[in-house]
Amino acid sequence: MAKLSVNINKIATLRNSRGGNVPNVVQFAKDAQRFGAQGITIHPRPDERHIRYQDAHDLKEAVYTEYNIEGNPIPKFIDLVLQVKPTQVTLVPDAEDAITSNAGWDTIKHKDFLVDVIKEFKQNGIRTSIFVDPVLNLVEGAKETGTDRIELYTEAFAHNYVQGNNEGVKPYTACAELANKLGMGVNAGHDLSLDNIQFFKEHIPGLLEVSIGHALVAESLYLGVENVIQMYLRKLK
Ligand SMILES: CC(=O)[C@@H](O)[C@H](O)COP(=O)(O)O
Ligand SMILES: NCC(=O)COP(=O)(O)O
Repeated sequence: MAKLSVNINKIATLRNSRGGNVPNVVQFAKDAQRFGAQGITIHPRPDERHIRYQDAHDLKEAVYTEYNIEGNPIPKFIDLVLQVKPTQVTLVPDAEDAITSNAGWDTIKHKDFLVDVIKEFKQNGIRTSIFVDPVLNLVEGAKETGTDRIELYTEAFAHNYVQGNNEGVKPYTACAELANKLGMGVNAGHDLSLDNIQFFKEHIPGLLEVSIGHALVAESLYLGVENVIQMYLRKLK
């Protein structure tokens, strides 16, 4: 069974659109866990347009499942993660002005940087994961960084799947098999949804965790948050 970590960035986006504190992201995190979520993910960006750095602190007490903080390890982000000490940090090489994450790490080019950052997080007892495209030599490169896990960037899979091309999962299967062989855990995320999650899960050996936000929140508008979380859990069994 793969764990479901609910990404609550979109809840913060809604809150920020009006100022004030509605909806309350801390309360949402508590409720998502009560409804069955096995983790909470946030991805604070430097402009704090959705999750703010202060939210990361405020959520610490409320998240009693797995707390996953994603982001580009710029100094401000590294300091935040070291202060909050979540269960897991997921490193994502996103540009400051990126609308959303749009690429994984070049684990070969950025090896030395990643080795240093990962070492610091691990020394502080924080599990590490790095966001990678489904490319075998980048997974091999990830192993060289010392990371505990990789997060497979699933946008390409989701794009192919919605167009009826199920073959798009093949590189993900191969990368997961390689990561398993190399002793790294496998997470996945980006554009996963109620439509594609079961197929994805069934084709990824050893899938440990998925982080899902955008689709989950959109689906919840029609189906309700508790119901949607329960639907994901059934598909991830
Ligand atoms: C790392 C990743 O895949 C992202 O999907 C992410 O964490 C979501 O960020 P946004 O909510 O800013 O799109
Ligand atoms: N790591 C991926 C994530 O947290 C959520 O991505 P999305 O479901 O918002 O595309």
